[in-house]
Amino acid sequence: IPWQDVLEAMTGSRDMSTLPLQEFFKPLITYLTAENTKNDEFIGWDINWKPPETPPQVQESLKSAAFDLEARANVSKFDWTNFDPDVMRQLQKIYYIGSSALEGDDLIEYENILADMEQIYSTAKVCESESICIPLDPDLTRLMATSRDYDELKWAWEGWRRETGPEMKDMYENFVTLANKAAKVNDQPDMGAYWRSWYEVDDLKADSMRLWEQLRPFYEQLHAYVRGRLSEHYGESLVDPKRPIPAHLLGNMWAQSWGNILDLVLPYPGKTSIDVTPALVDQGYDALRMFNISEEFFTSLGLIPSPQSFWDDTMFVKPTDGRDVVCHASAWDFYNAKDIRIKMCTSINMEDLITIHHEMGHTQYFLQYKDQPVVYRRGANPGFHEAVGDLLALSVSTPDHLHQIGLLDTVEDDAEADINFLMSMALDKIAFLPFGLLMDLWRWDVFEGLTTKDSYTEAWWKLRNDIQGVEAPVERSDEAGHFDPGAKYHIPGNTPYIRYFISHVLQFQMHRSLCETAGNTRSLHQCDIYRSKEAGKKLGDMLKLGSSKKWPEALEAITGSREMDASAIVDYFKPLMTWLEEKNEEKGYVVGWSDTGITMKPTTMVTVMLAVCTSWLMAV
Ligand SMILES: C[C@H](N[C@H](C(=O)O)[C@@H]1CCCN1C(=O)[C@@H](N)CC(=O)O)C(=O)N1CCC[C@H]1C(=O)O
Ligand SMILES: [Zn+2]
Repeated sequence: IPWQDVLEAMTGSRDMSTLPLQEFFKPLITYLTAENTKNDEFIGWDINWKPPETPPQVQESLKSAAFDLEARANVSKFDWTNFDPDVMRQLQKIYYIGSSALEGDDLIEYENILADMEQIYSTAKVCESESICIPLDPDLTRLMATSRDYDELKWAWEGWRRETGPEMKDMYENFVTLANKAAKVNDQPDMGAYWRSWYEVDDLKADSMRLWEQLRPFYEQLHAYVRGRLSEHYGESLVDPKRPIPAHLLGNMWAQSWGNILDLVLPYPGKTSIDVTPALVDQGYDALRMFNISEEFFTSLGLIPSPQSFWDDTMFVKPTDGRDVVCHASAWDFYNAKDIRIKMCTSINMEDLITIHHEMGHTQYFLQYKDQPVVYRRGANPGFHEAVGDLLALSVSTPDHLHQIGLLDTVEDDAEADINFLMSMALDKIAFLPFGLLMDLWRWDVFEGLTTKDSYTEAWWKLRNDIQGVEAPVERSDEAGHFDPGAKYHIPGNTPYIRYFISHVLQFQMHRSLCETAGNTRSLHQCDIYRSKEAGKKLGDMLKLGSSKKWPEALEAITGSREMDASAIVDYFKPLMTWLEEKNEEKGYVVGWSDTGITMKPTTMVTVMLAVCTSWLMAV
């Protein structure tokens, strides 16, 4: 019906009228009229009006005031000081959007380079003949884990690097240029600085090096023992007992975890093995059943069960329909507060059982912080996100737990079995530390422009030698077109890596605290928080925070401390470190490495120098 009928129905009048409005504001209008008259205010406006000339001294003060405003405007794009802290935190996370800040052709080229590098990595195969070419997952991975043939391992190691790096090398240089362009739009000098900014600390590199200095002595002891045993197995001509270890003999394509050569370095071979791979195979485990081991552990702590959509939509195994998929395991949040998935080409072995826990640590975090604003649906810092799954796997990996779930038929609780177990854990957790550190030491230098394309490989192998004490089994050089960093998923995948190093420190700190919460009375390395609802509640409450609070607050919620510190991982491995020091001494295994193969302990070096000086003085 026409609006007039509606108006009449409400007001009795069919016409719009301004009287009610005037009546409402009458007192104010009366007041304003009186005030303007009293103050002789000019009513209305005259478009030809010009302000009177500002007296000179007033001009000066206006100019300086303007300068102050200008100065403040230049200090930071936003004057954050007068926002509510939480609003300020959310605005910063909305404002700084990383590579998405690129525009037009830059963004298209950036995304295309990433897609091209991922394509190369995920479809690369090494051919052993015209017709037989094998992919990384599962074939080359299995070969690196199980072969004990020096030359076969070298063939796979070199082949994988030939099929991945060289084709990416030029792309990567262009990628770095664009990434740094994006970083500048995010008020950072380069992409490495932008990545480090997520940790909200003054100097993440210095913090990481400090943690590494605390842990390096333990790594050197493990490295010495493993090299000694490998040298005995392969012979000194292939494994020099004083040089860095050849990188292809450590059971992993990147020598980042050495668990697969446990059989070659097991301290007490007579004891029952803690490698449950045979049990998984013998008991007919499939991928789904392995995922359920992890799911059951998480829910035993009272954590959130995976939704049905997770089970429906996750890719558990490599497709058999010939599709090329990215097999490198990954976990995904669809940011709709319900859809989460994992993509994995699961193999039936212990290593993948641990990886499953790692990935389900991510999906548990997604579930826990799903009600946060989207900008807060992140780890407290990226290291936290990487620590969750590994943290729970520390309990699952204990012989007692594996026995409890039927994957170990006997458990021996004596000192030798303990050392065997600690060795298996150290081959993953301690061996990983230098690799977890050096990946971004290399990349930060590249983003900073300290390492350029013509020295990518040289810089990479310098870090691999100096920090990790491994060396290439064959000549590697930039001149030959090699680009060995491209052989590791996270470089073409452009996933930062220091997060895994940080995680290896955090997960033991959290484990120590949750074990106390769970009432553990045994040694830290024997602790299993299975079914502890108290531990689960503490963990869940921290995960719910997402990145809404600075990470020291999240860490404090679990450990009572606001500092990352390596004391927990040192406590956990203490019995093994004592054993290694004694064993290395007893066996005469040299600790440390140098390119010349001549390694001197500091005490020896001083003695030699004194001798030289004395003889020189005598001569003079
Ligand atoms: C196997 C694992 N795959 C990664 C992970 O799970 O971190 C994948 C690929 C890169 C990021 N990613 C994700 O799933 C993210 N979407 C998770 C998130 O941040 O939400 C991995 O790469 N690992 C585990 C041990 C060390 C390292 C390695 O294998 O070298
Ligand atoms: Zn992860």
